[in-house]
Amino acid sequence: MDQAFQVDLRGVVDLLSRHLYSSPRVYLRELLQNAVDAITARGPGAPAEVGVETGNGVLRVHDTGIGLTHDEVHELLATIGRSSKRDELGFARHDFLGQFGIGLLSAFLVADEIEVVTRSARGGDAVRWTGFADGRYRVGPAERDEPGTTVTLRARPGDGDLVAPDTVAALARTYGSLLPIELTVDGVKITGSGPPWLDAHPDPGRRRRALDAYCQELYGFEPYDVIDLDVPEAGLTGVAFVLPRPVTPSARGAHRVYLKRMLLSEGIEGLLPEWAFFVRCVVDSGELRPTASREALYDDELLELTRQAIGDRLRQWLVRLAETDPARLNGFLRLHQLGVKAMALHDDEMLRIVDRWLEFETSAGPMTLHEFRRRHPGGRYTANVDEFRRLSAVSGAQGVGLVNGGYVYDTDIIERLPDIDPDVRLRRLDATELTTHFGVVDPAAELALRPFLALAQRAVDRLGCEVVVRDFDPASLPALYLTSRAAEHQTRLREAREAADDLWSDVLGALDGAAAADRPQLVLNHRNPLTRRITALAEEDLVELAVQGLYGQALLLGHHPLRAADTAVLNRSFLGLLDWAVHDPGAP
Ligand SMILES: Nc1ncnc2c1ncn2[C@@H]1O[C@H](COP(=O)(O)OP(=O)(O)OP(=O)(O)O)[C@@H](O)[C@H]1O
Repeated sequence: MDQAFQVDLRGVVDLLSRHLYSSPRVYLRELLQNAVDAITARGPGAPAEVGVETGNGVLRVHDTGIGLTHDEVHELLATIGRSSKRDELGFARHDFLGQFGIGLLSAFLVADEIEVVTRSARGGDAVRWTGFADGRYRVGPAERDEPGTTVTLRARPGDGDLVAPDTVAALARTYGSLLPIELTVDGVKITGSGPPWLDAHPDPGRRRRALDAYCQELYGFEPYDVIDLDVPEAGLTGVAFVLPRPVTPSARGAHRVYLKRMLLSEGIEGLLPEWAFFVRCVVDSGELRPTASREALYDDELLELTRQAIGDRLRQWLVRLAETDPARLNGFLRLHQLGVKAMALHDDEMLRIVDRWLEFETSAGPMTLHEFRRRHPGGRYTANVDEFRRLSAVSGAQGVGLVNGGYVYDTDIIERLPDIDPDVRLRRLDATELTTHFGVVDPAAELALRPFLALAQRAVDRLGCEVVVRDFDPASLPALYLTSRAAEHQTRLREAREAADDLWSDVLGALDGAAAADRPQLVLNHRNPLTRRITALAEEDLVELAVQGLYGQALLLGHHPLRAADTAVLNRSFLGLLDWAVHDPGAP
């Protein structure tokens, strides 16, 4: 035979009242919600007033709602989990805020006793129901002329603050100021004309000023722009305020969500796509569902659809701005470029905006990728900032346009450009390919340079690089240190081999075949007067020191990492050259 669960009432009351909610302040929200639902249930045309009274540690909530009959009191108030707001199949009835049949228990967060005096609009006598936190209740007759309900709580000693007049007024304002009924606290009206974004205004300018003021009041900033939101499937309307300051894209955006005009929470996550971190939203929805604690949205298909629809709306706003108000768009991009770039990684529309509107650092000055591609169809990009700094002048001078892809997302964005423009030919720069653009020295001069080159090669041989002489701009640059990606790979291989045991070093050694061809290059600039004087020096010692000096300087200028051997050579050449500079001609 099947048996029914036994329920320990104290445990359930404790669980539902104390542990479901993160703060006892929600008790007022639950009471307001029941009052509003009772008014909804009474139907249109009936009085729609909720009055809250405070004083002496007692809180009263009066409503002009449908009230309860004697039988309903037993069935609804005294049965945990029973709600009049669900249909026969257990689905939440559409018009109501509540649905779970537990909200009233939250009154036990502040009181040990809840008293409900109610008279049903459908007839019958008034009834008094008193519930206790230990799970008992009592029902008896009461005096009440008008249909409706009054709930009375006497604050538990120590919890008086929660029902103090100022606290109650503030809570009522927080949760209930947009409600479509008349709500007063101690006679002072709390509700106004509903959501400010639905208010009528004589012209768009005045509407904008009113919404700016609303944003200022809610969030303390003046929005860069205000975007209207409307998702009919979710019965959602609202506004997105564009932040006037940059924020980190990873900062979780929390939004203010009202459900059927009652505040759900000021910190709702998951309402927007992750990339939309540059707005704060205030919305009201008639269809999205809360979790039982009413502190989050239920993550269902409707929420997913809403998220997408809001995302589309924000994207449209950006695209429109690009078409109609480029100056404003630029202002926006200056503030939020990181987020926009993050969006561009998986959104073609955003990629187009980045391509057309965001300026990148290039060898020909700041310009958009779109402009850069027009000017340098066969341009190159670097994947890190140092490489760009090191090579942009040289590369630009050779007519090879270079764009800096070294900042966050930039390389990924550049590599994704073919998705929106199949003709894109930007390739990653391999530094040594630059030498193919450098002029070679004329044959006679080259022949004359041979002895110098042999000496120079010997001076840096141990450092693993190869010396060449070329003729290139800018002439002010005496020497350039170039590593190809293959050379960087070889360097890492060599380091690994030095650190590995015999077996592995043999294996790695076999991979090291192409070493000579892939060595980094020290390119001396024959166009530079100093370099040219060095190539003509007669003293072998001095040539060695000078070439090592050029080597060190090229490393430093290019922000290349310095190995211990490099630092040693740099010191040696500096001191050696100093010695030459100050040596005493009279000394032996
Ligand atoms: N002020 C009121 N006027 C009329 N009926 C009320 C009132 N307050 C509560 N009730 C009745 O008591 C039932 C239980 O209320 P309770 O607040 O526990 O749950 P709920 O509002 O149905 O759902 P939720 O847990 O989601 O708030 C309600 O469904 C309603 O029928």
